[in-house]
Amino acid sequence: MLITNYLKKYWWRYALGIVFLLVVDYIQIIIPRRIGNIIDYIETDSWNLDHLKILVLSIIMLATGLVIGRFFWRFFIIGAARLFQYKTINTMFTHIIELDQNFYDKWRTGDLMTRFTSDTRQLERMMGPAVIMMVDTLFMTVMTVIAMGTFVDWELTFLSILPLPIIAIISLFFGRIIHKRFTEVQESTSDLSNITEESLSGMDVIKLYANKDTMKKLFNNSSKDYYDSYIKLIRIWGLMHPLVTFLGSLAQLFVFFFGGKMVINGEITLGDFIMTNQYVGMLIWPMMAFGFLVNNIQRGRASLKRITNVLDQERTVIEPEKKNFDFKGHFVVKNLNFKYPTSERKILKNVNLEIKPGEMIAFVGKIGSGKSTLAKLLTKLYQVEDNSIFIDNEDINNIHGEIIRENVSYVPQDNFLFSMSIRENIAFSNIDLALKAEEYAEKASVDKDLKNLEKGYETIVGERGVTLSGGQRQRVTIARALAKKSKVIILDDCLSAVDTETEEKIIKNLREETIGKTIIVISHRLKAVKNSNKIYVFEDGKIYESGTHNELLEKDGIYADMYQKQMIEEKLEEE
Ligand SMILES: Nc1ncnc2c1ncn2[C@@H]1O[C@H](COP(=O)(O)OP(=O)(O)OP(=O)(O)O)[C@@H](O)[C@H]1O
Repeated sequence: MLITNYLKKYWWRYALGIVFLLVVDYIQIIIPRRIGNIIDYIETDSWNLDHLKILVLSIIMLATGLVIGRFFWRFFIIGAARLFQYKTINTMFTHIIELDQNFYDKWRTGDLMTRFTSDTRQLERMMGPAVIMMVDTLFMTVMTVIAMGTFVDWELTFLSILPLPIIAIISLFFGRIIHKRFTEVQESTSDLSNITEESLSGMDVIKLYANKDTMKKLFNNSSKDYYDSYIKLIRIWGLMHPLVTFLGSLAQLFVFFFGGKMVINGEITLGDFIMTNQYVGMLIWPMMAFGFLVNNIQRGRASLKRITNVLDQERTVIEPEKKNFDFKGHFVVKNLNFKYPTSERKILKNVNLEIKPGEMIAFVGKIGSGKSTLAKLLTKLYQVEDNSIFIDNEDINNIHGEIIRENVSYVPQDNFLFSMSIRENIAFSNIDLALKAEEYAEKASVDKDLKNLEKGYETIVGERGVTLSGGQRQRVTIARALAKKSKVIILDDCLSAVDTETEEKIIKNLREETIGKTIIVISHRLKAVKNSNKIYVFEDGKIYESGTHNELLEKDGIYADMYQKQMIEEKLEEE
């Protein structure tokens, strides 16, 4: 489908390229004949220099034609293949950027990267070099054999090309092994790049665990695998090339033996003999190309399957038509049950809650009790059953997810920043806000820290945000969420890297700065969220209890227990 659609639009590029390729092939066949003619002409007694000059000039013109023809077939065919690769990469990216969270939960980044790089390159080879090999194999072989037969002698042609099909068989046979070894090289390359990437990103962990030797060993194993797989590939190339050259020379020997005899017997001229020799040399490439062609198509088809697999992935969240929706942010959750599409385990069990516009709500509870899952469902990252979540009295399934996410800023636990300046990171939702970055940073209590950096807001955030401390990174992501100007802000345990006091201060500050906005805070520190309008306590996917801080303390349940423990821990730390 991918290829058919492309060919429907760009077939003319291939048609033009093939015309140039055929012209080049034809000229290649004419040149040996001209050389043969010159030799025969010199051998006659009546030759004159002017005529010789014209003959030589005609060869120069043919050679110029070759140069021009070669430029254009490359331009059209290789250009079309590269364009196909470029379009495929873009089609894949446009497709996956539309996919929902479930796709990213299932697919590994490394695997996707390979499909974007080496698989599309493989496809490019099938759409470019393979097309050329096909034309060459078909036309060059047929045209050269016909030329040899008609210009020289059919019997000599038949005898001289006898060893050549063996080259095709050999290159087909070796092609399979090369394909296998090449795949091994690719796999070991991706393993090596994986371990290099991981070691560099996790260098601080390696150093902190004083684990250099283990890492060195792992790295060495991987680079040794890479080296070994390459050597195996080189070995097979090393065997195949001399064999092909040997068979090519054998064919030329046949020409010397049978052709030489015919020259002595006066059946053909010396020019015919040289012509045949050159033609036989020209047949070696199409024979080799045949093996490469089969190989290339096999690899291309495998890659095409891997790419179509990505393009066949569909959204699991079914979206209605995107209509205007007056989003106020009144959430009602009714008897909500939820399982992730990738698992059979029930994560949320009969959850009921209500969040009114302008309120500050807290989700607290043990690790893995389902707090983040509920927050993600409120932003429609996964599909839920009908009649389980309502926003402003409308079933969430009837509201387009993009409208919800335009109005809700979700700050997740892992604070990913892009490798751009801090200013650009803060203004990520709208670059026009770049000049106001300081304002949002102040609201997120990170302005002072950023001003103290040598390049201030213009500091480029390094790989995975390493130029900033954990707490600074977390607050920059909050500033980024505030710049989005949404009606609801969800802070998903995104302040764990700052101390309790700072977390409390930031949340208090946020509340004052964002009056009228709904704030949902997920936190393990109860002191930081005790001023919430309502606190929901999660336990094993259920809401165990809810209420204000004081109400929950009175209930003397899980919350009261957790709070008392945290207070004791705090006191102990102070002492
Ligand atoms: N994408 C996913 N696919 C399958 N299971 C998942 C996925 N994400 C989370 N889970 C599982 O769902 C359960 C609830 O996870 P969730 O992140 O909602 O907990 P949490 O209360 O926010 O925990 P924490 O306080 O550690 O953030 C966990 O057991 C987790 O393993």
